[in-house]
Amino acid sequence: MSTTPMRIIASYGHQFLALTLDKRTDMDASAYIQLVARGKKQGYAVGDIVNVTPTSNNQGAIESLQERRNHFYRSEFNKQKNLAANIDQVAIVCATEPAFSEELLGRALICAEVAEIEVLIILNKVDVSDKLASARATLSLYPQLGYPLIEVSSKQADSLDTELKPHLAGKTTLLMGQSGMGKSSLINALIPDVQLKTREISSVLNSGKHTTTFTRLFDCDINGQASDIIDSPGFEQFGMAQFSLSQIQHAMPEFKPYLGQCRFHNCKHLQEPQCAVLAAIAEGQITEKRHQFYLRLMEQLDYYDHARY
Ligand SMILES: Nc1nc2c(ncn2[C@@H]2O[C@H](COP(=O)(O)OP(=O)(O)OP(=O)(O)O)[C@@H](O)[C@H]2O)c(=O)[nH]1
Ligand SMILES: [Zn+2]
Repeated sequence: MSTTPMRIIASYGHQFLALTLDKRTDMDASAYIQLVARGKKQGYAVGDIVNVTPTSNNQGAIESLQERRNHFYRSEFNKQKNLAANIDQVAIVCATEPAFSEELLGRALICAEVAEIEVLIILNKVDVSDKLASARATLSLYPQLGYPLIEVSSKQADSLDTELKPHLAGKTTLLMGQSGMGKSSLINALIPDVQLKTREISSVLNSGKHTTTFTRLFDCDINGQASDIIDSPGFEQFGMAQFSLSQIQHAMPEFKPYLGQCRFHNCKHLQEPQCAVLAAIAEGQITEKRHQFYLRLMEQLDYYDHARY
C-alpha cells in the first residue's frame, strides 16, 4: 500500500498529530490525522516528516521517518525527550523576573551547537526595570560567544515588531524556556487565536483532556512571510546524557581555538600542565564561569558513564 508524507505538528507522550504537506495548522481541526507508531518504537518529534498509511479518515500509522535536516532533543540516561526536528533556529526565552537559570541556558546552547542549529537568546520582560541591569550583566557574555541576544517585552508590541519578528519571519523556530519566562505571552502576542487553536488540538490529541503541556507547531504569518513557531513545555531540567566529552568541548565556542593545542592530546582541561584552555583562562580569553560550567558538565558525564555500566 502506498504511503502519504505528513508533517508531525503536535506530540504528547507517544501520541502524535500530523497534517498532509498541503495543509496548514490554522485550518479546521478535522484536517489533523492522529498517528500511531508501528513496530519498533521510535522517537518522533514535532517537525518530522513521516510516511503514513491511512487507517481511517483521521487516523494513520507511521511506517517510516524521512531524513531529518536536524534534531533537537535532551536526554536523561536512556530516556530521550524529543523537542523538534527540521528547524532553522532555537529561541531560548529568558526573563528579568523570575531569574532564569544560566545553567539551563548553557545546556540548551550546547545541545543547539551539537545539533548545528542556530540560536537566538530572547531577554523578555525588559519593562521590569529594577531587574534589567542584573539580567543584562549575566547575558552580556553570550553575544561575545556569537549568540544573538535581543530584548523584548511581551507587553510592548513595538518591541516585538522591531526586535523579535525580523528574527522569526520566514523561519521555523523552536521556542523554549523555563516556566514563567513569558513564552506563552510571547506566543499569544505573535499568533492571533492561539488559545482557541490550542484547545482544538488538545481535544483531538488528548481525548478531551485540556492540557497545554504538549509540543506543537503553529504555522503563521510574520511580516508577510510564512513562518513556523514550535511551542514547547517549560522545562526545569536539561539532561545531556547523549553527548561525549569531545562533543561538549567542541560545543563551547570559546574553547574551539584552543582544542588540539594542549600538550596532551586527550587533555581534559582540568589541571594538566601546558593546557591551552587553562592558559586561555589565565589570559582572560575564556571566562572562569564557563570553565566551571564545563567542569560541571564533565562531572555529570562521568556520573552517567558509571551509572550506565
Ligand atoms: N512585566 C511583564 N510580565 C510579563 C511579560 N511577559 C509575561 N509576563 C508575565 O509573566 C508571567 C508568566 O508568563 P507566561 O507567558 O505564562 O509564562 P510561560 O513562560 O509561558 O510559563 P509556563 O506557561 O509556565 O511555561 C505572567 O504573569 C505574565 O503576565 C512581560 O513582558 N513583562
Ligand atoms: Zn587542555
